[in-house]
Formats: sequence, C-alpha cells, structure tokens
Amino acid sequence: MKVGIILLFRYKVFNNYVYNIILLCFKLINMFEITVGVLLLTLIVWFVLKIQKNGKFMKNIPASNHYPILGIAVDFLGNTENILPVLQSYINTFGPMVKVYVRPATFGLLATDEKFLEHVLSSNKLIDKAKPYEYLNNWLGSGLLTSTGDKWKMHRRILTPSFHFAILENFIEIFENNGDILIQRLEAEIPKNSFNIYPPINLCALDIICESAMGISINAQKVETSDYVKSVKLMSKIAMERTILPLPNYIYPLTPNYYREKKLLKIIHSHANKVIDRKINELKLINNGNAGGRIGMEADKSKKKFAFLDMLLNTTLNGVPLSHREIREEVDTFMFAGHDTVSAALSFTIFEIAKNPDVQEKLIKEQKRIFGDLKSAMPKMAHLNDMKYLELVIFESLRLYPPVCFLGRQLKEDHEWNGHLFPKDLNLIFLTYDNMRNPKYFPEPLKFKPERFQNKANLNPYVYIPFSAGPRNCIGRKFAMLEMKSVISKIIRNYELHPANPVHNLKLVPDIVLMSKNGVCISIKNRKYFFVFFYMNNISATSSFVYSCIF
Ligand code: HEM
Repeated sequence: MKVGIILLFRYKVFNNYVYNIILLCFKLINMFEITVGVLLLTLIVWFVLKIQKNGKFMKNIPASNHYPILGIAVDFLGNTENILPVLQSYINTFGPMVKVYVRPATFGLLATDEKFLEHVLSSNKLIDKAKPYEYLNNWLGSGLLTSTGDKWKMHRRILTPSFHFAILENFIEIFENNGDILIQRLEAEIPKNSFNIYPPINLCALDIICESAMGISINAQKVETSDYVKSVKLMSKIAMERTILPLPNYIYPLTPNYYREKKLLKIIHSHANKVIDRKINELKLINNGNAGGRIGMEADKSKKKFAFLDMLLNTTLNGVPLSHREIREEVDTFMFAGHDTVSAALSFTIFEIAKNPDVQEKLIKEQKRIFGDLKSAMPKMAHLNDMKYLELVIFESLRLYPPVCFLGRQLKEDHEWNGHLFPKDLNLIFLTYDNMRNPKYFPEPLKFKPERFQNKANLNPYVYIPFSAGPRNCIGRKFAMLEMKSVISKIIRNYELHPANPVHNLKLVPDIVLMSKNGVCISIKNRKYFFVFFYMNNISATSSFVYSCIF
C-alpha cells in the first residue's frame, strides 16, 4: 500500500503536502502498533509472574470454578440475588476455605473456618477492610466503617463513649416516642391481609437514629420524605453490583451506575449536611444560653459524655476541630449503619414472630409479667433488660437473617496461619451468614428456635457473630439491642402478628445490608388484653448468659 502511495505521488496525483501528511499517518500507525505490542508483552509478563507468585501461596486451599477474564463474576449473572446461594455452594462443594478468582490472576479467599475467623477478627493488626468497601468511599468517605490505621483508632476512641450506658439510657424515651408514632401508622394496615412492614419500620429507625445519635428530629414518619431512604437503598445496590462485577475503576465512569451514584450522593450528602447545620445552629443557641439541656447530652460537660454528633462537634485533635468533611463522613456512616441494619433486623424478627404463634405467646406472657395489662406502658432500662425471652428471639432472628452477611478484610503484608501462606493484598471474605446456618452448631438451622440460645454449648463466639467480633465489632450493638427491644415490645403489646395471606416467602438479597427483594409481608390485628401474670425465671437465667457472651 505504501508503495502504491509513493507511485501516486511520482505521477503527481498527490502534492508534497498531502504526501507528508500520509507519511505522518504511517509513522503514527507504526508507533501505535509498537505501543500496543509493548503493552501486550508487559501484560503477558505481569500475568505469568503473578501466576508464578500466586503458586507460592495457599497451595493446599481448593479453588472454585472460574471463567477466563471474568473469574467468578459469571456465576452471579449480574444479579445480587445470586450472591448468597453461589457463595454457599462454593463452601458446600470445596470446604470452609476456598480460593475464588475475582479477576484475571487475582484471587480472594472465601472463608467460614471459625478458627481462621477468630484469628483474623481478634487481631489488632488485621483491621484493614477488603477492597469492595472502596465502593462505599464516595458515600461514606473514611468514616468509622471504612477507615483504617491511626484514623480509625482515633475515631473509635473518640466515639466509643457516645454509646455509653448513661447516654443509651437517655435514648429510651426517643425509642419509645417514635415507636408510638409507628404504632399509630400501623393502624391503617389492620384491614389488610398482607402488607410490607419494612417501609414503616425503616422510617421509624431513621427517625430514631437522627433524634438520638444526631440529636435532630427529622420526623420522617410524619412527613414521609423518603428520598434519603430510597437513595440509601439504591446506593447500597450499586455498591453490591460493583462488588460482583469488579470492573476497573477507570471503566466505572463509562457505566450508567456512575451517573446514578452522583445523583444519589447529592441527596444523601445534602441530608447529612442539613443535620449537621441544624445541630451547629442549635449548639450556638445553647452556648448563648438561649436553650435548655437536650436529651443525648449530659448536662455536666466535664463528664464528657456527649451523644454522637455533639461528641464530633466538640472534639479537637491537637487543638484542631474535626473538619466539616470528617464530620459529614461519620454522620453518613452512622446514619446508614444505624438505621438500615436495625430496620432489617426488626422486620425479619417481626416476620418470624408472626409465623411462630408459640413464640409470640411466650413473648406476650413475658410482656404481661413485666407490664401487667398496660399496652401503653413506657419502659425504662430495667424493663428492657428484663425482656429475656425477647432477647432470645432477637438473637435467633439475627442468626437466620444477619443484616450484615459477610465481613471483609485485606492483608497488608504476606501472612502465615496454620501452615498456609497468604499473600499481601489478599482480600478475605467471611460468609458469616453461612456460619450461623451451620447445622454443626445450630441443629435444624432453618427452624426458628429462640430456645437454642439457652444452650450455652452451642455458642462459639466466632460462629455466632451478627455484630462481628474483636476490635472492629459493631460500635452500635447495645444501642441496636435496646432499640429493637423497645420497638418490638411496643408492637406486640398493641398488635397480634399473623402471617400474610397469601403466604409470603422472603427473597433474600444482601444489598450490603440483607433485604427481602419482595418486602417483608405480614398481617396484624388489634391485640385484646387479658390480665394474666406469668413468671419465666428459667429463661431469664440462661439468656443473661448469652447476652454476656455477646456483649
Ligand atoms: C441489628 C443491628 C446491627 C447489626 C446487625 C450490626 C452489625 C455490624 C457488623 C457485622 C459490623 C462489622 C462490619 C464490618 O466489619 O464490615 C458493624 C460495624 C459497625 N456498626 Fe453496626 N450493626 C447494627 C447496628 C448498628 C447501629 C445501631 C449503629 C450506630 C448507631 C452501628 C454502627 C456501626 C459502625 C459505625 C460500625 C463500624 C465499626 C468499626 O469498624 O469500628 N451499627 N455493625
């Protein structure tokens, strides 16, 4: 072709100018070919070296089936509904530790081995979160859930006192008041044979986290502006979709999810900013002596027991207050972690109570023992602590439907354990959902049996870990337990819970937090009360043991 062009030039078909342009094009094409060649060669060398290096590690650990380039992503078929069954099938087929190929020449380790879980989760060194947590970065930044190293340590130390017993005790009134609004809203559902309990509970949990931890009432249950709630759901879904199809970050901006995420983040961040601004204004008023004390903040400043957002706004590190961005990242983190997990746990627990009349009957006897016939009693901390059977019911629900189904860590250096050598950068995925359904520890694992928690022999602290374990366990676990007890106690004192008609089967999807794709449907009737007192002393004693094991 080149010769043809030279001949055309000779016979004056082209002038000099055109000839130079054509030659330049050829040079560019040559350069492009060389560059592509070099890149391909580098890729092949990288691939071979990586495979050789990988060969050193995890030699005796079986690998799941995988496909070229896409790895195990093909098994998920792009649908988050397939995540749990697919991962469980790997564990069932290959055992409690499985190598899973996530990208060409890059594998992760899927594990349910409780000894390995204990080794990693109890470590003060292995605290870095796995790569997929990065997909939350645009949303949660480096808040407590996603951060690591010194920043995480510092923030965990600052925030731990805001979940102190004395602070939580003040929150009970908030749980109760918002529970009352929920009870009123549920009245409209009485005539229905089936309704989804998740949305009203979700709004109630959002009101509770905003009013307690943030100290700001947003009245989500009354005004029903659920843009924030909807955006959180979609953001979680997007992050999970990115996890099962891990495209390189530079390709992400070419996908529709990138643009969806941008819109959602605007809504979510502006919600967090509004909460912070309102709080700052309120603090200014208080400092000017124009407002009284608030729930969630101890009157005596010297005791330094502030609720969460007061704590963040009052904190200085080396004399410098936290930046607005740092505060917003923590507000986003706690708002999400504090309402979505609890909404899931509450809905699934209520679903199971509705399905199991014997469990409901025992719960009611316990409520009557504590409150007599008082539907509208306002529980105090002592009452909530006394709800031992309800505690067992919540434990059992968290076992079957753990709002957080897996935990992830990344190794920052090569690591040896039990004769296995694990490479630096390896992502570890712990499928705790499967641990808590393991028949070895929980016979008849799919049955809802709260009494199983009376038997302490069943409780390996690294098998039953709905709130994780070790230094990175859930900071809000006591808050969550109290909130759930308060809300469930109120619901069952006011309503009889029944299964939906037609029967509703959950479709579980781990969109970061476990959800049911088709809702959590039940039906309710007004509860008719009879004056009966009942004592359940034996249940009280054993469940105290379970409680002390977990907390
Ligand atoms: C039933 C309710 C809840 C469940 C099942 C739950 C579960 C968990 C789990 C499993 C983790 C570890 C996550 C990981 O390692 O990736 C975690 C961490 C966390 N949770 Fe919860 N949680 C609940 C409620 C709450 C509440 C109410 C709050 C706040 C008020 C909260 C705030 C957090 C935070 C900030 C972290 C990160 C802690 C750290 O890394 O230091 N959670 N939670």
